[in-house]
Amino acid sequence: MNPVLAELHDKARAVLDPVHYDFFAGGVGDEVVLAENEAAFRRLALLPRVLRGKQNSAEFPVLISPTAFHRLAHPDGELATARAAGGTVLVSGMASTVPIADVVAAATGPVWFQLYLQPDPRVTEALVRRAERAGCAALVITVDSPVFGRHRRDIAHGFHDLPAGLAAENMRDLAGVTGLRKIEMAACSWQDVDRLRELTSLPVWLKGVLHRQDAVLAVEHGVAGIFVSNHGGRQLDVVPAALDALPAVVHAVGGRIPVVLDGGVRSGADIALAVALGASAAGIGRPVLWGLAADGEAGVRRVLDVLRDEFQHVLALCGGELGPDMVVVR
Ligand SMILES: Cc1cc2nc3c(=O)[nH]c(=O)nc-3n(C[C@H](O)[C@H](O)[C@H](O)COP(=O)(O)O)c2cc1C
Ligand SMILES: O=C(O)C(=O)c1ccccc1
Repeated sequence: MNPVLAELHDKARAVLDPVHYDFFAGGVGDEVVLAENEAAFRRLALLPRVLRGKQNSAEFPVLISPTAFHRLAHPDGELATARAAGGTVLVSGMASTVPIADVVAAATGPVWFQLYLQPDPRVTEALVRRAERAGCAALVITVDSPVFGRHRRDIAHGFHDLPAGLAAENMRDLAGVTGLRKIEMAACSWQDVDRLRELTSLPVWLKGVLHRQDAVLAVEHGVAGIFVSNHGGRQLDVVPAALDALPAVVHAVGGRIPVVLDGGVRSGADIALAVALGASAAGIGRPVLWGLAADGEAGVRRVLDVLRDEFQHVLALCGGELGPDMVVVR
């Protein structure tokens, strides 16, 4: 691993309450998928193209995937993450410990709002209005969580909701919301996606698609883009590594909408592999949390700087291009 990212992870583990470290680090079940997400990148190699001349690319196809409860990592929480994001898209979570309006105000680049469709549709609508008013540029519905994953580390620690003093601030003062320390999830349908699309003029993305047929349905339902994601190995522990699910989804989508990949992305080379296999960008989850816990805004900035620098270096060594014909199994 890049020594800067390794150092930030180790520092995060050292400074965090072990209960909170395990909440961030852990996965579901035996954590097979958690490990596979990273291992999948190690099984692939890139065949670079040569003699392509000098390639200048400022491209950085990365976004920050939504993760819950940043104030568990650092007192500045999502404000620090937003300041560090720069021009990188920040997908801010519904389970944020800072209200979305404050996150957007702290950000200098685009902020998207991730939400779980709520059991009470009035709560969903109120959240959408909050995101719109705050100035979010897109909505991301997470669809891989009809029920919560069972995280053994959290169960072992008895960690089930936020400690006193922290709250899921986006839920504050919404009619129908009973508690601010837990997030509700619901089993939803394509009809709910259609309804949400009618409710807002913001682009609606889906996060947590793995089956190619669901990718086709997403296109048919007018979705703006999808995240191929297994929630960082936190939902179902028998799914493929996110990277391994990517090619079939990309093929089914056929370029009609963008496809983002998240899960296990830890280096510039990982970003390059995802892009070569057809992702329009790679989403970063835990490394951002490690940077945040280790050094707040500056730590998140370092994570993004390292990944940008590595990606651009890999791209230059690949002749400035990436495509599926450049990916082979080791
Ligand atoms: C601590 C933690 C909290 C998360 N919370 C959310 C969330 O609230 N909503 C969501 O859609 N995904 C959530 N995710 C999943 C991430 O968006 C992303 O899919 C995953 O972390 C990517 O994998 P990576 O951590 O290996 O980069 C969470 C992940 C972690 C590790
Ligand atoms: O832990 C998670 O993966 C997650 O998605 C989540 C969502 C809401 C509240 C806390 C965690």
